[in-house]
Amino acid sequence: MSTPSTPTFRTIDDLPADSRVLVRLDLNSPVEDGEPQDNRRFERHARTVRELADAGHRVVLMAHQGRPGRDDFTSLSGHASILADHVGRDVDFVADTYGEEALAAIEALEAGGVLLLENTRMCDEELPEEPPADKAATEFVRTLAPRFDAYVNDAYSAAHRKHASLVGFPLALPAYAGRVMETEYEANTAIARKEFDGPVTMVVGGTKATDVIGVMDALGDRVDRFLLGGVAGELFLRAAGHPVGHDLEGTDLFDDQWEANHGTVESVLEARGEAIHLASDLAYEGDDGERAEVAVAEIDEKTDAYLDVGSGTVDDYEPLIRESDAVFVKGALGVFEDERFADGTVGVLEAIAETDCFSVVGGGDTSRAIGMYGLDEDDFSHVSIAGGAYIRALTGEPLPAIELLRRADDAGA
Ligand SMILES: Nc1ncnc2c1ncn2[C@@H]1O[C@H](COP(=O)(O)OP(=O)(O)O)[C@@H](O)[C@H]1O
Ligand SMILES: O=C(OP(=O)(O)O)[C@H](O)COP(=O)(O)O
Repeated sequence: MSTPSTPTFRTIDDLPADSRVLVRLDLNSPVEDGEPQDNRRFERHARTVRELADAGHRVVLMAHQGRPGRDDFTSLSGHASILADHVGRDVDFVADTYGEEALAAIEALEAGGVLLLENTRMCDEELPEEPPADKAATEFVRTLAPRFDAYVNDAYSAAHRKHASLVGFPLALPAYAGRVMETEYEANTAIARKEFDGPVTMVVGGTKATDVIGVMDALGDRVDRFLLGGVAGELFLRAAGHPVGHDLEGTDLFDDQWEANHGTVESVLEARGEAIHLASDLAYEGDDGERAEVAVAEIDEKTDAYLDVGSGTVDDYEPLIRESDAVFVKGALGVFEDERFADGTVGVLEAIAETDCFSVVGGGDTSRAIGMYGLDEDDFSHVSIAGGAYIRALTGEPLPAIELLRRADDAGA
């Protein structure tokens, strides 16, 4: 797997004393009943925040949650208290991104203080993806940047997005890498450089289906086989002619967007058909509220929402995992947060944990299944809090926010 050139980041060790720092974290989390759920992202980012506060800097945090229109698009007020528990310090929260209230709270912050701003995606200029110079010219960046001495990017897992908080600020302020950025970059770059003697397998699931299709294409022959499940798997089953695929709240993959996407899915299926393994059975909620399963070959009408791969599929996938030299996981095979639909995800993770193959589990949501179902993180070679960013790193695709950290460093900005 080819890799981008190794950046020599400036890190938080290089920050001038008593800096006012604007820090981008990735606290994007699963949301249940409107509340963010604790996960590895909080624990890992807490280290960066604690070090900055302990050093006496004034620490202002930016992060996003969900996507506009989806159920998980919420305020960050709940995130502040979870983060505070992990940091072991107060984390103040202000329900504003760069308006009067936010500016007053930033101004009032004392040395060693920590303040979390509101969800960056509530600011119109954060999205959509645009060139860094355009993002640097937004009111959002031009208003906040002069209030700080430095920008720290710790959000490796969002570094594939060209959003204002990720690519605008490094053009406006001296930019530094946080601890998560450093460690994830090093681990994922080393993984991308690894050569494997035996079969390389990638388990692909989750909900960010259009994201992973492009990556599957870009990985080319570096991955010998893909084991599919989740919403991504349903897209491929649909392309193979099976009437499956119900859209989640705020998504439109199987209706209007199907017109735009089906050509790509079909061409990936055609080009890599032999490498792509699709579910042979699926699970859904039966009339009695229990898990029920159906063979894919027997589905002749689109009636149910499928929430997991079936037990026959897990039986098909297990031996393929056991004979692999390396296994990469991106996305869950089912809605594992509900125990009834955890069998696919947990079955595959257990099979990986039992072998001594090289293994990486990625994704803010997916990596959460390890702790939830009593698996041991040490049974995997690397558990990344990044999903989309880590699989792009495997293809050698540069991550725009990281390229800017490096350029800022080269320029001595
Ligand atoms: N068939 C399915 N229907 C709905 N959601 C699913 C399905 N399969 C998996 N998921 C959901 O996918 C989520 C993980 O995928 P995603 O958000 O794409 O990945 P990550 O954040 O781990 O990179 C899980 O929270 C799981 O509930
Ligand atoms: O959770 C994230 O990505 P991931 O689900 O691929 O790990 C990042 O926060 C990016 O979020 P986005 O895919 O809504 O831009």
